[in-house]
Amino acid sequence: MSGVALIGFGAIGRALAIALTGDTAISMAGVLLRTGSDSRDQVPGGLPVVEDTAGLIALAPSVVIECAGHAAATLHVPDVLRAGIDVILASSGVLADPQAAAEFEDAARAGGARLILTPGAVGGLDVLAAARLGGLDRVVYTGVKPPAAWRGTPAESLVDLDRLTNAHEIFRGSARMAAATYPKNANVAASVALAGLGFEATEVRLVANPATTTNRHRIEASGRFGRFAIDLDNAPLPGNPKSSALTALAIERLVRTRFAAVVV
Ligand SMILES: NC(=O)C1=CN([C@@H]2O[C@H](COP(=O)(O)OP(=O)(O)OC[C@H]3O[C@@H](n4cnc5c(N)ncnc54)[C@H](OP(=O)(O)O)[C@@H]3O)[C@@H](O)[C@H]2O)C=CC1
Ligand SMILES: O=C([O-])CC(=O)C(=O)O
Repeated sequence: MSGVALIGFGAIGRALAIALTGDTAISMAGVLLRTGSDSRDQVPGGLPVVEDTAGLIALAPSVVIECAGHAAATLHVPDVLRAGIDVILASSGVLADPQAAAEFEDAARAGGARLILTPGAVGGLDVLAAARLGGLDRVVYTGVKPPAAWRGTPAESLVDLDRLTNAHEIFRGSARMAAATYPKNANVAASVALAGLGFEATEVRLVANPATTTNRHRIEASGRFGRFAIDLDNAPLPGNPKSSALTALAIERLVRTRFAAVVV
């Protein structure tokens, strides 16, 4: 099997296709889109488009990249894993649902495949995961985005996003609740939880701030290892203010790493 297949062809999928096309070591196998998808016109001619999981598996990719959202991940990822194909999962927040998490893990074991989480829009998950082994006391994740990034989310019923003049906290709670309430904005919170203290104990703050044009992420952690804090100030992707360009780059790096002789 060779090649990379995508589930979804939105802001992240398009950035990945541009980055990976033309690389002689990596081939694009195709894209899964739902029937009647608005994204279909964006797919370059010659790249196969399929509409169901069986079609995706029939493309025989070496790895599938999910970049479509929680519903698409739930629908397609378990069967892809059961077919023995590794999956890079962008929508990590889907794992906040214990039933989904168990199904994804069972499917990976059954298929002898790996479910790989991208660091996505953040860094420092390696530090967090290592620190966890020695014992973590506290992990706090804060996500700050411009008002436009919170459109189409429950934040709209909390605050008038068009008239916001000051930073406004739109969520404070567990990573589990953040991932479920903001499925297109809080995948990072889920990844931080999975690397560190888990979905209940990981504290999350989400903020709409009209003074920022970037997507800002801060992870603070303390424990027996000591303490660390990491701040990222991410450019958003053209086409989706919710998603950071770094997310596509982090996935691209994972793909390149799979085919590289030396891994850093
Ligand atoms: N881990 C992380 O750090 C991050 C994770 N993410 C995750 O990545 C996902 C994708 O981000 P982004 O590319 O910016 O989002 P976009 O909204 O730009 O694109 C989503 C793509 O997925 C397709 N899609 C949506 N639902 C389905 C479905 N049920 N079946 C098949 N295809 C579907 C859309 O097609 P259509 O035209 O049919 O709607 C579109 O092509 C986000 O939803 C989020 O879950 C995002 C940023 C950071
Ligand atoms: O891309 C980002 O900045 C973060 C994001 O959308 C998410 O975590 O779902």
